Amino acid sequence: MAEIQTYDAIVIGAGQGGGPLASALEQSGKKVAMVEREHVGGTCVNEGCTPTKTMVASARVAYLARRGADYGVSTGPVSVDIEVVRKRKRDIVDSFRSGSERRLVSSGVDLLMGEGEFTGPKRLRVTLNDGGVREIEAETIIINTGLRPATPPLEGIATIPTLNSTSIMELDSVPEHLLVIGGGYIGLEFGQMFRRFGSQVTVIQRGARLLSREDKDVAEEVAKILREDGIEILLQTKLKRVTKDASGKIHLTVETPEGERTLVGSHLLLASGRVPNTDKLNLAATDVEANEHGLIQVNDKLETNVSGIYAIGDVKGGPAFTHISYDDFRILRTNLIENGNASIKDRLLPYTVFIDPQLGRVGLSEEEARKQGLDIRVAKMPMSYVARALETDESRGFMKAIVDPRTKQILGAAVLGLEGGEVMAMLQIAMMGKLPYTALRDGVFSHPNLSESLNNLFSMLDQ
Ligand SMILES: Cc1cc2nc3c(=O)[nH]c(=O)nc-3n(C[C@H](O)[C@H](O)[C@H](O)COP(=O)(O)OP(=O)(O)OC[C@H]3O[C@@H](n4cnc5c(N)ncnc54)[C@H](O)[C@@H]3O)c2cc1C
Ligand SMILES: NC(=O)c1ccc[n+]([C@@H]2O[C@H](COP(=O)([O-])OP(=O)(O)OC[C@H]3O[C@@H](n4cnc5c(N)ncnc54)[C@H](O)[C@@H]3O)[C@@H](O)[C@H]2O)c1
Repeated sequence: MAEIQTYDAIVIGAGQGGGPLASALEQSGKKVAMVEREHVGGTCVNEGCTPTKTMVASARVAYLARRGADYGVSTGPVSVDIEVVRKRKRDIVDSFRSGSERRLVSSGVDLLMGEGEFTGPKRLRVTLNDGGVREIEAETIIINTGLRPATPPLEGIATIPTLNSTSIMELDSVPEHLLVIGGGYIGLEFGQMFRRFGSQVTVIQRGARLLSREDKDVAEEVAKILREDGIEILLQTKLKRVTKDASGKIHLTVETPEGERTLVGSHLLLASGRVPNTDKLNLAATDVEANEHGLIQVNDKLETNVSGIYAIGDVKGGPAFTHISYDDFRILRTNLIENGNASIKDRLLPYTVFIDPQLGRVGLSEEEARKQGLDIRVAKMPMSYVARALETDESRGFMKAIVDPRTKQILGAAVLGLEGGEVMAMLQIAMMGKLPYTALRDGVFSHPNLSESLNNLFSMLDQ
């Protein structure tokens, strides 16, 4: 057996929270090991946000190029070279990844590239990628191992080639007809992207609406926009079986509200959710509790049921976003290094779905507020009332904000429209500063920026 090395802290997984936390702990004078089995930067940098948003940018250029004539600009036939799109994506990912790695190593953290598994309550075995094994232990252990794509139960799925959110970005040709299982963030971002690259696209969603956590009017407007873009959307549709014919075509049989249908496609993207990377951790060697899905259970201070073992980022369940994992880092930095008392309780949750137009969301949805029995008023306005959106001829969608009529505080917002994520952030900043909505209704914003649309949005409440 290898000799056991003792550290002050071990971080398993170099994700969005784990990397900065390992560096901060090391810089505070602790001896820290980081265990990472694949690449520094985790999902966001390597397979998530960075590559997808890079490719979304290429798709948007294709969209605008095709719409050139609407603006009086002649472009000629538009074609997409997916190998160039992919190279641009690879280059940006490489530069972000090497930056993350540089920051980690230069902080003095001991980076062990290999897979970690518990062998005792505070002890791990690391099977190194380049051969060999290390035995390590620490009083403080942080689990930041993230999620990976799930495979939905479907008869025949093991017999056909499938794509997931990682492999679809490595294709060297544009699919003729992409079948997408799942109408969540991943299914919609890729569905619209590949439609713009030139694929025929069908999205199959089990539930009655796309983006199941969003309000009905938001989900319906998203579906309308995507259908306008030529994407077929099947709601309330159950998967039955999948087969492949001699020419390699995929035959996916589904049960729609109108009856059984067999969809024929060239590629199948699985975007029906993600599962936690806890299966290889051998949690049984510790007393750390995971739920029935394998998500690690933590309290408001991100500590598991075992004192000194924490879980941050996606692996603890709840909202799975980079900025949440990064904020988990800030909470542990405060509590473990600065002797503070930070908690995730009442943390504001913003996010953006990078379809085009973007959907920016923050705080309570209208349906959540009504479910909680809150007394609310809803300000809602189509993007076609927004001068900037009309001038740029991108006026699809709407914005709405939920307010408390008594305190005049903004409780939440959904902005489905041009730069929806950025407009949402203006509302978020008002919420953070506890500004009443009347301050935005009456504020002087420069014309004709998107910000001035907040005057009109909140004026809706005067009618
Ligand atoms: C296609 C896609 C697009 C996305 N787009 C966005 C977006 O636009 N905005 C946004 O906010 N979020 C987005 N997300 C979500 C975002 O990527 C995650 O929420 C974010 O990466 C948080 O991850 P994390 O810190 O929990 O861990 P991760 O970044 O997932 O990192 C976990 C790390 O742990 C390592 N690991 C796992 N098990 C072990 C083990 N046993 N031993 C050693 N190492 C291990 C993994 O290799 C990985 O590097 C996207 C996700 C996907 C898949
Ligand atoms: N822009 C962003 O911030 C962004 C982008 C991509 C991913 N992410 C993160 O990654 C997470 C995972 O994304 P995701 O899209 O895989 O998951 P998701 O849970 O958001 O969506 C999965 C969808 O698939 C549907 N589904 C599940 N099983 C199905 C089946 N058998 N048949 C048909 N439909 C089925 C679900 O109803 C759901 O709508 C997200 O929750 C998000 O936090 C964020």
